Parts: sequence; C-alpha cells; structure tokens
Amino acid sequence: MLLEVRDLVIDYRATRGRVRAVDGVNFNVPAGAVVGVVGESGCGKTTAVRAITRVMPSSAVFAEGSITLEGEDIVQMSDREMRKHLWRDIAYVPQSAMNALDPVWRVGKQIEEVLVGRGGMTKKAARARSEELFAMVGLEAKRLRDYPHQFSGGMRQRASIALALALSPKLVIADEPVTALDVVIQRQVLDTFTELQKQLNLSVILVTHDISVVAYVCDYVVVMYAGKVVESGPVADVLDNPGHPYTMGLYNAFPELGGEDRELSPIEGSPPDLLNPPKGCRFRARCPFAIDACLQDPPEHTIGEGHVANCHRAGEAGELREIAKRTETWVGVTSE
Ligand SMILES: Nc1ncnc2c1ncn2[C@@H]1O[C@H](COP(=O)(O)OP(=O)(O)OP(=O)(O)O)[C@@H](O)[C@H]1O
Repeated sequence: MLLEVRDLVIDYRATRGRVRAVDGVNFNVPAGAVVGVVGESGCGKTTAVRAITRVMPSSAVFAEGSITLEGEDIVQMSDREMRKHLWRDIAYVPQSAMNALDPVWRVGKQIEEVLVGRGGMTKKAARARSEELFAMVGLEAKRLRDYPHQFSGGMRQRASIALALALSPKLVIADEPVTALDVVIQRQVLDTFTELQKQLNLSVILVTHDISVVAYVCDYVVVMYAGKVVESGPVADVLDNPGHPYTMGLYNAFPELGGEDRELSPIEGSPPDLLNPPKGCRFRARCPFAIDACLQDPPEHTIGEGHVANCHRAGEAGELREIAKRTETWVGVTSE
C-alpha cells in the first residue's frame, strides 16, 4: 500500500471554538490507483487530503491518527523531512489553478523554479523538462512564455498538472481539478490526466463534490459526510450497489459525464455545523430512511469485497436503493 490514512482526526481552532473537520477518517491509496474523495462542500475533504502534504493553515491541529507513506508516518515527520517528500513523492494540485500558478511570473519560469530549486536541475535541463511536461499535458512549448492570465481555464489546469508532475511524484493529490471548467473541457482535462496517470503509473487522490467525476476516472471511492467516511470501496461496486443513503443521494444529484439523461434530485438541506455535530448518524436529518436507531452511532457494514458502509440500514440497502431512485423519495425530507 502506498498510503494509509488511519483514524485521522483534525481540528481547527476557530473563534467560535474547536471545529472537528476530520473525525476518525480511514482510507488507503494502493500504488497506481486513483482514489476519489467525494462529498458536499464542508465535509472535510480538503482538510483530510491537505493533511497528507502537511501544508495546513496554522489553526489546524493534528489531534489523532497516522498517515503512512510507504511505511513512514507523515504526521510524525519533522518539517525538514517532510520537505524532502513534497514535490518529489507527493504533489498537490489545488482547487483553483490560480492558486498553483503565480499571476506575476511566466508559467515556464514557475515550472523551472521547481525543477531547479527543488529538483536540483541545471537551467538548461529544466528548460528541456518544462517543454516535455507541457507536451505531456497537451500544451505547446511556446506557451511556456505566457503568463497564467493568457491561458484559458482548461489550459491553466493543464499547466498546474504539469507543475505537479515536474519532479515525477508517486502520489498526486488533485483537489477539485476540473470543477471550475465547463463539462466539455472537464472531460478533455480528465482524459489527459487519466492517460498520464496510466502512462506514469501514478497514484492519485482526486477530491470532488461531483460523483460523476468519480465514476469517470476513479478506481476506488471514499464518500465523506460531516467529517466522517460514510462509505468506501471499489468504484464500480459502490456506485452499482451503494450501501449508504448519502451515496445513493449523491448519485441521484449529478448528471453523468457524457452519460444518458436521467432525472436528478438534490439532497435537500446542507451538512451540519461541525462545531456541534449531531449525535449518532450525522446524515440522519437529511435521510429519507432515518429510523430511531440512527440516533446511535452507525455500525460498519460490509457490502462487498473491500466495500463498507456505515449505516444502520445497510443490510436493507438492496430495497432502499430502489426507493432512492425515485425523485419523490428526496422531497421534503429535511427534519432539522
Ligand atoms: N482554516 C479554517 N479554520 C477554521 N475552520 C475551517 C478552516 N478550513 C476549513 N474549516 C472548516 O472545516 C470543515 C471542513 O472544511 P473542508 O474545506 O475540509 O471541506 P471540503 O469538504 O473540502 O469543502 P470545500 O469543497 O468547500 O473545500 C468546514 O466546516 C469548514 O468550515
């Protein structure tokens, strides 16, 4: 296993109090696999995956757990040790390409800086490598002289992927890499990314709120809700046989990328405030299948090989799935 996240708990010290953004999260990233982390905004996805880079806001506190990269615990590393791994072993593509690229520098210069400063390359070698990286992501070498604002959104995202790949990392963490793009461009960028992933045998963690992106590119999926993992497993099994009503709801809420039209139904309401999360199942208030037992913490239920869901009713998932497909199931549910 390339990366193992175990019982990870991360708090933010906020003026309102301590916000537990990640609450006991577990997942694995096998070498060469693409793992999707999916959930609505505010569910703790970014916090959980940023923790792997240890580049966190100063208010963030690692409260518990471990993140093991090839046997070494990232949480316990000194800043100096951690710096050795960034870019070389782990690279991060942030939510907006504008966060990866500095607007005042030519794009090529920014890539060269990583290659020379972090990778110890000569300027000449860095220039050749930058051209190679641009070719890999489908950009012309002459565009290395451009500034980020001269690029379209899709090109900027390609450039930030090139930047992440500069020092041939083993693991790329891409946070909502295509969210700001229109659907056609989304597919093109995802196709390039997937080709590179296969060609370079990269391990990827892809964060998204859009389960159709997960269906399109991922091998495994981790579904997060209100700081916790509610379901995880191989993508095909989780999407064909979801065991948690939240996964069923997310699937109904997004159109398939390039797939056939089907009726969409949003999950009403929004995730709870993590300053004071509800007891028991955190999805209870928005769940059409909630029962009294849901006031207690949900048990882990095995649905298939490597596929688990944390839900009191996961044993009845087969019947619930059929009911969940009807749009009226999701209307007027919110109870809090
Ligand atoms: N710097 C911070 N200080 C305090 N609270 C924070 C901070 N960053 C995030 N949070 C809180 O932590 C929780 C999880 O946020 P996080 O950004 O990890 O979620 P997310 O699922 O990635 O959402 P998004 O897609 O909007 O980034 C939220 O309740 C958020 O308000």
